[in-house]
Parts: sequence; structure tokens; C-alpha cells
Amino acid sequence: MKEIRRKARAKINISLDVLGRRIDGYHEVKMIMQQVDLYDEVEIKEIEGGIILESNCGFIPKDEGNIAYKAAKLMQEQYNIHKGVYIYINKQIPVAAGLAGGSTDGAAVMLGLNELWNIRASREELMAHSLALGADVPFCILEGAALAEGIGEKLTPIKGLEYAWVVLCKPNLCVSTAEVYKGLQLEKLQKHPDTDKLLMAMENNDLQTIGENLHNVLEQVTETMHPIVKDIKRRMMEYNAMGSLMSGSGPTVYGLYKDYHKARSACENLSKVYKQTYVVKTYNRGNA
Ligand SMILES: C[C@](O)(CO)[C@H](O)COP(=O)(O)OP(=O)(O)OC[C@H]1O[C@@H](n2ccc(N)nc2=O)[C@H](O)[C@@H]1O
Ligand SMILES: Nc1ncnc2c1ncn2[C@@H]1O[C@H](COP(=O)(O)OP(=O)(O)OP(=O)(O)O)[C@@H](O)[C@H]1O
Repeated sequence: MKEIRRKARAKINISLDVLGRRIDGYHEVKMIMQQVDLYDEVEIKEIEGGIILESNCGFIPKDEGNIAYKAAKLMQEQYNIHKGVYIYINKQIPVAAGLAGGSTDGAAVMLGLNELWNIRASREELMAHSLALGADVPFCILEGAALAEGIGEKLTPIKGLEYAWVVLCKPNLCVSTAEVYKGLQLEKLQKHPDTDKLLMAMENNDLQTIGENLHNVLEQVTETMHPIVKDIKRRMMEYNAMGSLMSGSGPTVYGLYKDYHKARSACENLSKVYKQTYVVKTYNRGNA
């Protein structure tokens, strides 16, 4: 029986700016996204009918509440497929962490079923359909690094960071993305990321400039709810990061490193307090 396995990778935000609020409650954003090599393994197999989802992780939904389940249903309906699918998610990405863990599983199921069922839809077509699953899903289908605009679906691929190490540290608390966006007081924002400067630095793989200019306007909102975020950032800098930022709506904080030994040492120190701490490479399309 044909079976497909995909690595569903996490993302970090190199920057996150909010430009406005739409009437449907969503926000217009401008952000630089980069995938990293921390991934869930998603396995899919054809079955006669229905959708069955299992996981090593006890606390993610196994039904319609799971983005991967929704992705399978979307593919069945969109392409008029009458076959079923078994999905297994080996969850390694922390949940509700700001790392697009659910979105990337949804993207992996769409890409996997496109292959399993020989649908032959282009990546662009899948990206367009995937927005119905969440704002981060089109980027997870694109993979690599991109500038994201609109509500996150207008994507321009960019050159990703290379020769960089990322230390990810997630405190033991979950954050609701909707609540964080709701807590943002747009008119009171004093600082925005310099996206153009960061884009140029990405192009030149200039880690120094990137580290010095990391900025996420949602950070202050989450920090106010959970001051621990600020504490992790401070420690990350003490442990020699070239820059440190909260990813997405948080609460994961990451640090950027050129030197693997410094990254490893930061990871070891932080993991004494925070169990969910990892050191990973950036991932770009074309990497093995
Ligand atoms: C914070 C980020 O992860 C940064 O990449 C994304 O902007 C959020 O992406 P996501 O979790 O895939 O978002 P969705 O699942 O579509 O939306 C969750 C909730 O976040 C808020 N939301 C999300 C994206 C956006 N551009 N504006 C918003 O206001 C909405 O209240 C929405 O109900
Ligand atoms: N496959 C999945 N993996 C993880 N969480 C999922 C999944 N499907 C649904 N969820 C639900 O989605 C919620 C958010 O989890 P997720 O890990 O996607 O957050 P996140 O990393 O903050 O995402 P984003 O960065 O896109 O906002 C969780 O409360 C979880 O119950």
C-alpha cells in the first residue's frame, strides 16, 4: 500500500509588523518568515473511506479540530476524491507555541495527498486553497523563507538564512493567537520593524544586522500577559545570541547564533529551566 511521509517544519518570525485591522477582525501584516529544521513527521496512507488521525501527542485534537484532519477533508471535497486517509502525526514541535505547528501539519497533509492521490495541483493552487485552514498554512506549503503580507497569504519567496543556528525556548504555557492579536493596541505602537533593512540583510546573509534588527510588534502584548517571555529573551542575550525575539504570537523565544558551540551552550543552560529548548538549523528549499 502506498504510504507518504513528510517532514512538517516549524517557522520563526524574523520580523512581524501589523499595518491595520480589517473589518473581519483579521490584521494586515508584513512579516519575514523562516522555516527551521524542527519538524513533525506526518505519515499518510490511503484507506477505503473517512479520515482517521492518530498521534503520539495526547493533547492535540484527533477530529475536525485538527488542522491536518481539516486539510484532508478540504482535499477530498476540493478534488472530489472518494477515498479515505489514515494520518499519523509524530509531534515534535511544541503546541500553541508561535511556531505554526498545526499549520505545518495541515500543509504536509495537503502536499502529501496531492501526491498520494495523484492530483497534480501546483503548489500555488494548493497555497490558495489552504488559506481556508489558517493564515500561516500557505507559507508552510511554500516552505523555506518568505516575506508575507495581506493576512499572511501574499507571499514573496526570499533567500533564507544560511549557516545560522537557532535556539528555540518555549516556556510551559500556551498562548492563544486570537487573544494576542486582540490585545494589540495598534495606534499606540511606538516601534515597527525595519522590514526593508531586514530583507536586505537576509539577501546578504548578514546575521549581525538581522540580529540587531529583529522586531515583533506582538511581543509586547504577550510579554505583558506572560513576563517570562522577557526573561527568556534576556537570558538568550546573556548566552551570547546575536539577537533574540519572540516568534509569532509566542510564547516561544528564539536566539540567533553563528557559532554552534555558543548555541549548544545556550541550549544546555536554558534547558535546565525550560524543558522545551532546542537547537536547530534554518531550513531552506533545496536543503536535504
Ligand atoms: C502570528 C502568526 O503565526 C505569525 O506568523 C500568524 O499571523 C497567525 O497565523 P495562524 O495562527 O495561522 O492564524 P489563524 O489560525 O488564521 O487565526 C487565528 C486568529 O488570529 C488572528 N489573526 C490571525 C492572522 C492575522 N493576519 N490576523 C489576525 O488577527 C485572528 O483573530 C484569528 O482568529
Ligand atoms: N496538528 C496540530 N498540531 C498542533 N496543534 C493543533 C493541531 N491541530 C489543531 N491544533 C490546535 O491548534 C492550537 C494552536 O496550536 P499550534 O501548535 O498550531 O499553534 P501555533 O504554533 O501558535 O500556531 P501559529 O504560529 O500558526 O499561530 C492548539 O490549541 C491545538 O489544540
